[in-house]
Amino acid sequence: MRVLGIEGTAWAASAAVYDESDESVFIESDPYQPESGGIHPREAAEHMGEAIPAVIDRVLAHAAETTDSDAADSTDSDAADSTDSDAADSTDSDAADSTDSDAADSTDSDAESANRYDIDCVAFSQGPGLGPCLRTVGTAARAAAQALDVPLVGVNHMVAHLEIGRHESDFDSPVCLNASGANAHLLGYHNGRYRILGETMDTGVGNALDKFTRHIGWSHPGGPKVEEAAKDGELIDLPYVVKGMDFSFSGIMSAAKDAADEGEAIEDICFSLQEHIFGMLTEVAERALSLTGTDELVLGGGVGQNARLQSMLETMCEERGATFYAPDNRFLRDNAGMIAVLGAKQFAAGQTLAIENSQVDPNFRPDEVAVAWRENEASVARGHGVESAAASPSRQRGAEAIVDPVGPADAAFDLPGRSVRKHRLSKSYRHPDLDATLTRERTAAEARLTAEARAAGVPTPLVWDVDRERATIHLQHVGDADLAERLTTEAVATAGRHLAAIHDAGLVHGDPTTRNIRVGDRVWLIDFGLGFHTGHIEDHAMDLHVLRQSIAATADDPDSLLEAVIDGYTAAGDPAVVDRLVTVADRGRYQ
Ligand SMILES: C[C@@H](O)[C@H](NC(=O)OP(=O)(O)OC[C@H]1O[C@@H](n2cnc3c(N)ncnc32)[C@H](O)[C@@H]1O)C(=O)O
Ligand SMILES: [Fe+2]
Repeated sequence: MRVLGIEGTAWAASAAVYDESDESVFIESDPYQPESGGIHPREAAEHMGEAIPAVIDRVLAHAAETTDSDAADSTDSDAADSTDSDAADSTDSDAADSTDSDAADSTDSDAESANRYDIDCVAFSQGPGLGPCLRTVGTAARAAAQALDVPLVGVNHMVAHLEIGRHESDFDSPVCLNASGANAHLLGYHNGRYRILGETMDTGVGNALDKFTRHIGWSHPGGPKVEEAAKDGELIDLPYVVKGMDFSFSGIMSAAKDAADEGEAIEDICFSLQEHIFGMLTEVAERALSLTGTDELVLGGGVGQNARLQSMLETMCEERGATFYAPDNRFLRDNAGMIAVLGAKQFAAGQTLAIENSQVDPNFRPDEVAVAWRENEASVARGHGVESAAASPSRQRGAEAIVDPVGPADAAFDLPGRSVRKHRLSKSYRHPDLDATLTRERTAAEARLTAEARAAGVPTPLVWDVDRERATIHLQHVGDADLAERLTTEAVATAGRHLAAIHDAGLVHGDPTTRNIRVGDRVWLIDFGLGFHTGHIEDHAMDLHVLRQSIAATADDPDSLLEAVIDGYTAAGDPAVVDRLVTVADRGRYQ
């Protein structure tokens, strides 16, 4: 099977031919480079209108050259001819026109053109992306499909960023970290969909870097320039914000701009941006591996080309015995090869589009896609429960810490019931100074907030001892299992009620996933390391969002559980927090 792929969601006008028989992917791209500032949607769309027909012609010329001789017979009027002239045409002429006129031209032309290139379908980026760009590219794709007389396949750009890594790595069911321009999220396959395990609560990771470089007067795209400048930098202090598996870049970006305005060395800011932002992405990726029990991670998206990000992810995976795969750079940045490869899978699964249903969607979310090409496959959470702190008294390793049971002989004095010693691991993927600060702060926060939450009436473990130097806490052992393994409406409603109680007392948990809640004769909140004091409705809503998201990401039938969380919360808490939840949940969605 051969697929013509077309990409043009923002900056890359790109076409590709993927040949399934030899797995070859031939890509031609023509990037849009803004004269000043960031990407201007209208200018970018004009670029698409000019460049897309030309890159299509170039890959079709290649397709014609590599067609089997039988099929090539029908190719007297060689493809290269038409390529040259089309390319020339479209360059002179005006953007929008060239798309239309090419469409018209090629529709009239030879019906057997499909055989000439041996193309079976045309796959295009249907969204998300910039509306004007998507529309231009959609028109070009429809025209090409009609000219070649083959079906059209609509591809979600984000799912394509993920699938190219899975395809190349041959991983079974990995967690995917997508680090691209307009987005940043963790995805895992579960029951016919890609679920969003965590995501940015504000801007995409590439856009965040690009905004900073724009602020200091550097041309677009800024990401590669940050990487270059970072080579000579040293660590300065910037905000580091993760909330469960979600994260936020707005605080760190304004701090970086302020630092530049105050005359801080640019290379130090660039270095520190990388250390903080990529540290955050690596931390949440590790948390997602831990939560799902998966041992495969793939990287996708343009920021994925960054060597420091790749090395952090590689180190993190190595340390926990997981395998990491990053595709070649040509497949990480926006490119039509990934669109063609996923297009082939969708085509084989029967996912073609009638022209009248092929409109583009600038807000197309990855979890809206029916993943028909993986219908009978294992969910990402196949090793579920592997790492849980089960009832049996043995060493448990979580994303962040090792928890050891403490025998009576180890305890300084006789304690009522069982206890555990929790040791926060130092993370060698992180800059040592940043790592030391985070470890110290989290150990202190955990000890303090665990006690404060109990004072607010919520079951939490008693804290027997804290050793800040060694980042170790000696705690009461609580519960029989993690909530992740006993997801009942009753238990999650109680968890919702507990969150309401701590919020009422002026603190948030910061990471209330189903692995940080223990169940037994009661429902206990544990691991307050990311907690802090706050009276903001926004922060309270975020806590509730993290709990609901961790349920939604792993439960087979999450709806009633999600409702129960809200019921529990409403029974004890501020209804304004529940109202705010909608805004918080939508925050990370494509801006
Ligand atoms: C919706 C779609 O249009 C969008 N795609 C996109 O933004 O292009 P992509 O190729 O995935 O990523 C581009 C981003 O990747 C950053 N980037 C490229 N090379 C980089 C590097 N070496 N280090 C850091 N960032 C880098 C650029 O600065 C830019 O922000 C997306 O996937 O979100
Ligand atoms: Fe992208």
